[in-house]
Amino acid sequence: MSNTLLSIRGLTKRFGGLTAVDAVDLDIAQGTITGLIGPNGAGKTTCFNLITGLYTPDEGHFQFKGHRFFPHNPADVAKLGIARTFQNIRLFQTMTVVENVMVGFHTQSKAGAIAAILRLPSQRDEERRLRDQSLKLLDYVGIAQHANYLASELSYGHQRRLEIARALAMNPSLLALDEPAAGMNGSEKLQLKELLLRIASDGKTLLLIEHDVKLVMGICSTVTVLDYGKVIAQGKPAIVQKDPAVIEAYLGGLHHAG
Ligand SMILES: Nc1ncnc2c1ncn2[C@@H]1O[C@H](COP(=O)(O)OP(=O)(O)OP(=O)(O)O)[C@@H](O)[C@H]1O
Repeated sequence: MSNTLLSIRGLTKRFGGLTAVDAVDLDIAQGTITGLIGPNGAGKTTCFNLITGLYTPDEGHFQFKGHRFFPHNPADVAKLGIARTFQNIRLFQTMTVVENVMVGFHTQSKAGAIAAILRLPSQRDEERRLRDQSLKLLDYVGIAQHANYLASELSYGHQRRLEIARALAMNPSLLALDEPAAGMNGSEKLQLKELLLRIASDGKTLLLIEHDVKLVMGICSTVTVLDYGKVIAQGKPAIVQKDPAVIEAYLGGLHHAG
């Protein structure tokens, strides 16, 4: 595929005797939404943690934008252009909403940490610029009216949007979202669906782990299904959801742990 943004081959991670991710191949095309699904314990989050440098793969080859890379640590992966959100929301709860987004921008900030500590005039200009950009991003995800609230004061759905805004502040080429719809009600999910489609149509590439199969099938152009660490199906949603191995994995899901 010529427009492949991220290509992964043979990704493997073992925890003691358990192979949590087993020789997974994955291609993510530029500008698409790719879904990673599977029953509880299938290895989705481990895959995410490997791609984003939180875990070190036992085996695997990675290419991003046509160049080989190895995800050694989260900071390097973020600099490369892969940003993520977490299954359990990880915001700075005692900071304001806009400050949380500014933290995302700071990873890109020219002035850097030393200027921030010394509070140089250049830093104050930079802060103003980052605040303005952060407010624009909050507007983009639809929560600008809450900019000066503490992150902890936001509803669950809005906290998820804030996490997305903070990840977007890093100006990633690939945005990896770990269960963005978890805990959302029906109308929040509908709004999230619109937001994700807008982010993709604005040129970002998205990788999504999501338990809400309907949401995944509704917005993803390609879906990869994992079961016990292995890819059991891969392709367009309409085809994947009719795959007998996928149906069996989900029906048999009652027997999975968790
Ligand atoms: N740090 C770890 N140490 C040991 N085992 C782990 C670790 N992380 C995950 N596992 C195991 O690896 C397997 C895959 O887990 P993982 O969390 O990746 O699955 P998942 O598909 O994301 O599940 P869920 O949908 O429940 O979040 C599970 O059997 C899990 O218990």
